[in-house]
Amino acid sequence: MNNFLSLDDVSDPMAFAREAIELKKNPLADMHLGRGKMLGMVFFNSSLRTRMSVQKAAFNLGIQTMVLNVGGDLWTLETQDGAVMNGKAAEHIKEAVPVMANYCDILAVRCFPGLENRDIDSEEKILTAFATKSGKPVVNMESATLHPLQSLADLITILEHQPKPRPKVVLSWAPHIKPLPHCVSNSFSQWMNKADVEFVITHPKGLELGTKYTKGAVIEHDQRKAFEGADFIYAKNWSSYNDYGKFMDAPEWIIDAEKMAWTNQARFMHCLPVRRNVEVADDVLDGPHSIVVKQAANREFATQRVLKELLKELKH
Ligand SMILES: NCCC[C@H](NC(=O)CCC(=O)O)C(=O)O
Ligand SMILES: NC(=O)OP(=O)(O)O
Repeated sequence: MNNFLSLDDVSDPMAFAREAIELKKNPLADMHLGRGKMLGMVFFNSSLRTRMSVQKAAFNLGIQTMVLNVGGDLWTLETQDGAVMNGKAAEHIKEAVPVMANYCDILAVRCFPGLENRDIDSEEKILTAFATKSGKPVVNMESATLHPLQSLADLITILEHQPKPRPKVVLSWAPHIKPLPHCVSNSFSQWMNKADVEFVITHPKGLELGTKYTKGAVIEHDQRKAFEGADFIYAKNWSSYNDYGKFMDAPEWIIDAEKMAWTNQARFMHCLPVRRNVEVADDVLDGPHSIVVKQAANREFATQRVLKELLKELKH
């Protein structure tokens, strides 16, 4: 594995997730592997879990980290080709990426979509610039279209809590107050389509995700029918994909205890951060079936599995 940009970089996702679970038994066993290695983490957007779990995973492997916030402690970066740089951005990624790569053995980047132009977002310009101009392994910490570190942690969490061998996993659209990216849902769909689960997506009509990611999943527009027999409910908001980036409101899609009662005592999952009583009611998040905090904890071991694999590729 040379990069971790998407599911495509992992040959056997189920085995990869099981190996991540194994790491929990002795998280510091591989501390010698990353000795003398530097991981540069570049954030174009806010983060709590990714920021902390990636640093913790690096620590477990003996890797040092440098955390850079674009536009904060790092210059604002220009990302457009051919831009006349007479605005806010002082530096172009064309220089910044190879300069950062000089100091690092692995780079990780968070770069959300603009949600204005689907073609531009799907080009993944920033992630691609890191992957092509750094000459170093690159980890996707949530890009314009995907969030594979999250999905690996989600798969780990499902494997740890599944009540039966082929559980029913339902991705449900949930309301929000603003248009959100498709990354988490795209990525979750890709990984679930490769996992040993029955995968169903439910959302209001008009909020279809890109078929590139959902192909293979059952789409059910009736939220109640989708929830029936579910072992896991995974809630996520996303903006329109067809009418790209448009905010769509459907407050009646909130997930509450009454809806969770339609399921097979399903565990409740969310990538976080979550808007309480907009996306999900307090009675679900505070109830006994919520595993959102355990899910977030698994981000550490998902990342540790990825970094361990990337370390193998580095020349010593
Ligand atoms: N990394 C996890 C999710 C990040 C992002 N959520 C957000 O931006 C929520 C922001 C808010 O609730 O104001 C998303 O949906 O892709
Ligand atoms: N779930 C997740 O990626 O959280 P952060 O955006 O806080 O990193």
